[in-house]
Amino acid sequence: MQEFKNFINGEYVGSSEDRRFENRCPVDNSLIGYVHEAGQREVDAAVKAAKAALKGPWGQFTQAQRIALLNRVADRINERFEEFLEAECRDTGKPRSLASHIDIPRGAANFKAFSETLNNQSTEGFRLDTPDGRGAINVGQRTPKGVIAVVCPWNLPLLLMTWKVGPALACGNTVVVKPSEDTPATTTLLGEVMNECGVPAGVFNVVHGFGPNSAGEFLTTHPLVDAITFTGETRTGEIIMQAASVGLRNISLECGGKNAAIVFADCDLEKAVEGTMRSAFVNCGQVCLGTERVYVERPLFERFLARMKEEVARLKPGRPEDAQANFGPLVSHQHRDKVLSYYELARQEGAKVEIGGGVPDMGEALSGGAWIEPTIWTGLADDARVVREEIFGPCCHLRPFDSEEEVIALANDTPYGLAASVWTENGSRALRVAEQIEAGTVWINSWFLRDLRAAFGGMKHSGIGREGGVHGLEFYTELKNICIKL
Ligand SMILES: NC(=O)c1ccc[n+]([C@@H]2O[C@H](COP(=O)([O-])OP(=O)(O)OC[C@H]3O[C@@H](n4cnc5c(N)ncnc54)[C@H](O)[C@@H]3O)[C@@H](O)[C@H]2O)c1
Ligand SMILES: O=C/C=C/C=C(\O)C(=O)O
Repeated sequence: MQEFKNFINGEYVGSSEDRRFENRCPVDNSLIGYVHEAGQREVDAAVKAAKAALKGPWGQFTQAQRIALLNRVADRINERFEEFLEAECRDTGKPRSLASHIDIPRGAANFKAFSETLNNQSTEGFRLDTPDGRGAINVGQRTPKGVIAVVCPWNLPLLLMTWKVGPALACGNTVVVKPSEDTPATTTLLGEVMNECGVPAGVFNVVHGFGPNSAGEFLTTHPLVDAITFTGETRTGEIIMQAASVGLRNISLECGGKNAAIVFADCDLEKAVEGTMRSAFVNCGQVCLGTERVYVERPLFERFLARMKEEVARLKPGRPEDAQANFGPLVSHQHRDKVLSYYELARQEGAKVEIGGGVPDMGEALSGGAWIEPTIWTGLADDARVVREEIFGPCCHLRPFDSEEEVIALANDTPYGLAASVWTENGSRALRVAEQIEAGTVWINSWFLRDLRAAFGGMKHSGIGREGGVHGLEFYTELKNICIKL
């Protein structure tokens, strides 16, 4: 039975209050092990270790030394690829075929993605004319922000954690990570890698627990935390933003979405079906960038719906190690109850269930898992809660539209603004529509094609700030101006 302990100042630490909670596999509800909940004592120790590490050897590392060490961390994750893969799939139930192509490779790549940016990014400089004619030079200097609190969700545990830890450490900060209570394994394992690679103690710390009145709250309210980067539900982001306001700590918030796919009649049908299938059903629909609203130009609507139903019927649920499986369970029974409540709500709101809508019979061995049927609805009103609220499951609603103006208004009629996809072979229309969509990322004839240098983040209720490329610099460093009188 595994023990998932806190990782503080380079050592694994059990909970002093002996507050352990179960970690169960959503495939069959089997017990993976016990997670050691960090109390205020453990969180305080982790934050103070991170604070002290800034003044220790880590604070003397040059940028080149930090980048070399983080590249080593990435390489070590890849050397221990199978362990990370096994841990991630046990925690989440996702197919190995998915985690081996997305979660673990990106979990490592995120430590390298930022190196090029840091090496090539200049800081500003200005020459100022002065009355005495001798002038002055202004030089920008970037310094680490300090101790960064990193609070993570359960859907892409390693990827979304290192998407923050990578640039944070590359910029010379130290971190205290609070992984989701549902998926502690890969973040805990990363502590071993940090030690193996010689990352100084206190630079990378992990505290386990929940949100309110637990490690999440203790961390985000700790006065020695200099900035907070959070990925999770919008309502949680609002709470964390309030905590960050005490002491004016900067925040980076990556929150919820209710993303639209816009399919024009002139699209490459099979490309649009493949992309929309992935965006609606990959990771059992538990992707913030995923599609839950599909708008199809009327002449194509019936054909597109028929093709989507065919492809949904082909999805193969099964254990992560089942090479034929391409569809896993939801992350927990608690989350399945939430998604099933929307399946019931859809019926009450008058949806036509085109396919799915329930719980599959997975047989005796898997009957304890958080399995659910991939589902397509049609016929709902635009103001239906199922069309407006984030469900975060393997489901989407298809609706026909008749004009470009109509579909842009429909797509933007949401409090969220995270992502969207546009499918058409008319390039100028694609760009014209993309420019009008209120979302942080718009894909044209693609989905989840990620350039790690590009700005990434949400607008409206989907978040604050941008990460990726130079945008990470703004959040993970302080920019100082030094004025030199000549
Ligand atoms: N925008 C993005 O990039 C992105 C990426 C992945 C997931 N998400 C969003 O995350 C959500 C699913 O993840 P989730 O269910 O883990 O989200 P969540 O908000 O319930 O939890 C996220 C993390 O916050 C912690 N937390 C909860 N309450 C807290 C509090 N009061 N103080 C401090 N920490 C607290 C949790 O323990 C967890 O570690 C969905 O809404 C999804 O859209 C967004
Ligand atoms: O579920 C949300 C996925 C977010 C993905 C990223 O943050 C990324 O690809 O860097």
